[in-house]
Amino acid sequence: MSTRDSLPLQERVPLNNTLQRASDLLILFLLISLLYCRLISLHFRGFVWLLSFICESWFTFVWILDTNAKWNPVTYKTYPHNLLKRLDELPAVDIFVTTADPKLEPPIITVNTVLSLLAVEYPVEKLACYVSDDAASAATFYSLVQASKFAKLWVPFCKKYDVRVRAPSVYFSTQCPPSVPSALPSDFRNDWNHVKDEYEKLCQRIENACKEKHDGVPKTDEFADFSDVERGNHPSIVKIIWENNKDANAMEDGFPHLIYVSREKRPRHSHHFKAGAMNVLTRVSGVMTNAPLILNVDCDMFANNPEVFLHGMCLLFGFPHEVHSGYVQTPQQFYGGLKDDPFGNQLVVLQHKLGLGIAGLQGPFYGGTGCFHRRKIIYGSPPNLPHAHRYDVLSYKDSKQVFGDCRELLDSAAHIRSANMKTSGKLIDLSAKIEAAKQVASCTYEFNTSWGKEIGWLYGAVVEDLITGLKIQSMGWESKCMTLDPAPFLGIAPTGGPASLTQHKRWATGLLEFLLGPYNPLLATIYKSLSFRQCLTYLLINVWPLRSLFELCYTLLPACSFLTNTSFFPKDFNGVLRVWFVHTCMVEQPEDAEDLCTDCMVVWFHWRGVKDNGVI
Ligand SMILES: O=c1ccn([C@@H]2O[C@H](COP(=O)(O)OP(=O)(O)O[C@H]3O[C@H](CO)[C@@H](O)[C@H](O)[C@H]3O)[C@@H](O)[C@H]2O)c(=O)[nH]1
Ligand SMILES: [Mn+2]
Repeated sequence: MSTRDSLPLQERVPLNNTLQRASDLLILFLLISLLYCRLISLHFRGFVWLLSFICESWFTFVWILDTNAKWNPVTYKTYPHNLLKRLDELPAVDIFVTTADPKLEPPIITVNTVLSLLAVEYPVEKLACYVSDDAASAATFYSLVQASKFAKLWVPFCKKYDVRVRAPSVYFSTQCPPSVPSALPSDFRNDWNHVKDEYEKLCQRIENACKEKHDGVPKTDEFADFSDVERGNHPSIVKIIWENNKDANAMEDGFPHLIYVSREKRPRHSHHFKAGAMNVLTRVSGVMTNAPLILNVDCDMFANNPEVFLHGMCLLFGFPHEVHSGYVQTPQQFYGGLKDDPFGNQLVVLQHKLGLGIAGLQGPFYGGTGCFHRRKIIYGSPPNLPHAHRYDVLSYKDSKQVFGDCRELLDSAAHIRSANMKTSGKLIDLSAKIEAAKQVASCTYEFNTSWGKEIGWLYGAVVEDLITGLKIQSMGWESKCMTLDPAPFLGIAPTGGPASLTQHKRWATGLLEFLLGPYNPLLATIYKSLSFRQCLTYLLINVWPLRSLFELCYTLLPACSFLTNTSFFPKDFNGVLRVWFVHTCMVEQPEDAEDLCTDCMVVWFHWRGVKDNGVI
């Protein structure tokens, strides 16, 4: 999409944080003073003093990382109305939704996410929604089939009445129809009641299907693929639930393609969790629709702002050079959390304080959900094609080693790598692609290829999102943060203590794997194109699990001091000054430091006296 000679799509707005900077610097000065004071009296203090010194050094280090991350906060305004004049230029987007367990992630949640995405404001013929089901669950497939039937009512209803929240569960959570603005046609109330009834029937059917033994799932041919399927041992299942262009009226009134994918699983083959699922989705969509852009969301994150795609395009294409916007990440925001967020699940500091600051550097980390990617970056392209791209010069044989042995995928990848934003424009016959899709979804497809190492979502850490984002930024790409009101996507955060604890433990493990593994941000700065300040922001989150050690140790210090009858704080500020004066005046430390005068003024006189006596 060309941006030359066109109206602006975005505007960078730096936020004024002078006061914040002043207070951060003051705190930093105090921290360094404290460390200095500790250091110069280290040799005549005990173990507790040494521990305090180590902990405070750590806190100062983290404070520096933190201040660096928050130093240049910016937001971006987007102007989607300037895009509307160029609707036919908009690129196609493949949407990926991942789900892994119908018990933990009930299909009705996935269905709401999918419905909200099918109803977004974007040319429908340019969208395809792929749902990856790692549980190969008949109930999930059945729910999606039912949802596609309901979508025939839901999507036109949303567009006709300009519904703002397009996840039906949230929209219908109000008991009675919202007040009818006079501008709306008079049949709104009837339509509302009808659509709500149908949604309730949909919920009922899904609930029946999810009961033990899937009583509600019919035994027809459509579901035959799921009979006798073992969750961790089954062939690839790829099913087209809804093909947009099959219906003659589809273009005006229809909704995007909807495709179900359950990759092959075998007990002895590692499936690499979400990263593995994302790579299968990338390949399956590559052979089917091959859109130049990819949006991925977790199954519990619905599109809360119907214009989210248009805003996303503004940030992807609103810059003079593509290097400024490799991917566009939305902050993870959640609904229905606990009051006052006692477990910190809303990630407020990370999203709203650090997030804005990081947006002013090389750009936000990739957060695993609510992110628009350029497909060519997922295929390993650095910025500034065609000059520097290594895969462009690959022979057919070499590119087979990178992408695997599937002719359709190699052709589609070559099209993407040629930096072509346009899809062919021809109607695609999706059913003709099923065999190739199943082939690239098999569990042996990746053997001896670069998937998970050089291209696609990377393997090797639980936080596949962070290492994949780091790899992209290491190639020199910047990313952009999209904050909108209303929020672009809303998800479900764990509500209780144990669930939060499990999530935090997983993140902590992943962050340490990340720090200690080959994707270390320091290495990326030294050997690749990750900027130094961006590297510090990665380190800030990398060291998050280690912070608990120092914090725990520090909280134990008072008890330790009590038991050993020592003090781990300088007695008072005068004490600090005293040590400081004595040290700066290069007076020899007296045997018993406690004998020194404790009053600041006295220290002053003491210093004057020393000076007058010609010591300095
Ligand atoms: O084998 C798996 C495991 C997970 N998932 C999906 O991955 C997503 C995230 O998994 P979840 O268990 O919900 O992890 P969270 O900790 O909630 O996820 C956050 O942290 C992850 C790891 O950093 C990111 O990938 C996510 O996008 C981010 O929302 C969900 O849609 C799952 O269905 C799979 O598809 N296959
Ligand atoms: Mn989740």
